[in-house]
Amino acid sequence: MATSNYSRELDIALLAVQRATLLTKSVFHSHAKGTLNKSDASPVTIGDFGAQALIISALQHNFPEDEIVAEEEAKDLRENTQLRDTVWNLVKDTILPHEQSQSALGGSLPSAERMLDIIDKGDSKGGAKGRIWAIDPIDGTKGFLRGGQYAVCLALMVDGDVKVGVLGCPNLPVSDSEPLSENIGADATDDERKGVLFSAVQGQGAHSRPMSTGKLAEGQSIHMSPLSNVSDATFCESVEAAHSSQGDAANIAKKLGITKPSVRMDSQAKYGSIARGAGDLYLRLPVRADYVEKIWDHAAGDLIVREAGGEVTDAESNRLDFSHGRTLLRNKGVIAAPKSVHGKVIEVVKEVLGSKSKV
Ligand SMILES: Nc1ncnc2c1ncn2[C@@H]1O[C@H](COP(=O)(O)OS(=O)(=O)O)[C@@H](OP(=O)(O)O)[C@H]1O
Ligand SMILES: [Mg+2]
Ligand SMILES: [Mg+2]
Ligand SMILES: [Mg+2]
Repeated sequence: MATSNYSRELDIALLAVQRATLLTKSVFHSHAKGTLNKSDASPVTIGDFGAQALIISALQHNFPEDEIVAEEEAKDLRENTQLRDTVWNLVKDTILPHEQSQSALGGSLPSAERMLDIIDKGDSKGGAKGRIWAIDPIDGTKGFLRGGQYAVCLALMVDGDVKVGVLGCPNLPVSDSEPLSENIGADATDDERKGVLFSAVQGQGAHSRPMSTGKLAEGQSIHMSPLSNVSDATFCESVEAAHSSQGDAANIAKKLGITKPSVRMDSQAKYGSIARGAGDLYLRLPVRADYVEKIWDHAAGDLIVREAGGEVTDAESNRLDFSHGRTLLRNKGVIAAPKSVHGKVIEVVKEVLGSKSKV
């Protein structure tokens, strides 16, 4: 097969994420978010279901042979027709005003019943062979519900390697040069200076562009900040204490000489922020030994940060390995940092986590 530059995959992924964010933005502003609790007690909303339906429909239209690993399933909607119809009303009303873009995505979905089957097309087991898309229709659902940061995430893996990654962050500033405000993870808005699409293709760098409802805006190159002294770093971490050990992170920061307070925000908006140099480090330190990270929570962000000149590994300095099914079975924790300081950060992470295991 001829080598691909993935330009079509990138365009479709950008348009699909952009369309899905039209839906999530309308739910973000609505009081009725149709929240359910899943079996692991985490929330899912009508926004998550609707965004997943729109993205999968776009992928199936363009790449019918590809497999899809997506976070949500339609079971709850099959059992509750009222909820199904609420999601369907959202999905059928989400139409890109730019006709060419809308038709590039295969137009509208056919029916509520078909929408459920489309949502369930994201049930691939993943793996090390072939073309597999990973979708997180709303990453940071808790942030989405709280009025904080969230991201619509899509990545293409080929033989277990991430080739294309797109993150739609409706509540992050458009401008790459706007410094991270300390309260960026709370009271977020999607007013006119907000809404950014981050993207990367392997070997082609990382880009950002303003989100639009029309044609894709022009992209511009983004880069990690050229940090030479790790003590100057700003680091980003999760809002939920259960997702990353904030005590360990504080210890690591102290040992690195970092005095700036960490910036807490939900979702892969953390990867996007450091990739554009607004913030430097992303630490996600294992809290529960039994929690295995999901591939859709990291695939797009991992490529975007690496293509922006960063390094992303787990806490033991191994690259994130997306070839073991729906989870990152072989990795514990995530450490994303500019190349210049990643080694130093890992050294301190090992010291802090290692001293704990000896207690
Ligand atoms: N226990 C535990 N440990 C680690 N990670 C977990 C855990 N439970 C859930 N999740 C996943 O965290 C995803 C959101 O990550 P964030 O970094 O955005 O966390 S936070 O919302 O800021 O707390 C979140 O993604 P979404 O479900 O898409 O929101 C979950 O997949
Ligand atoms: Mg979830
Ligand atoms: Mg997620
Ligand atoms: Mg999600």
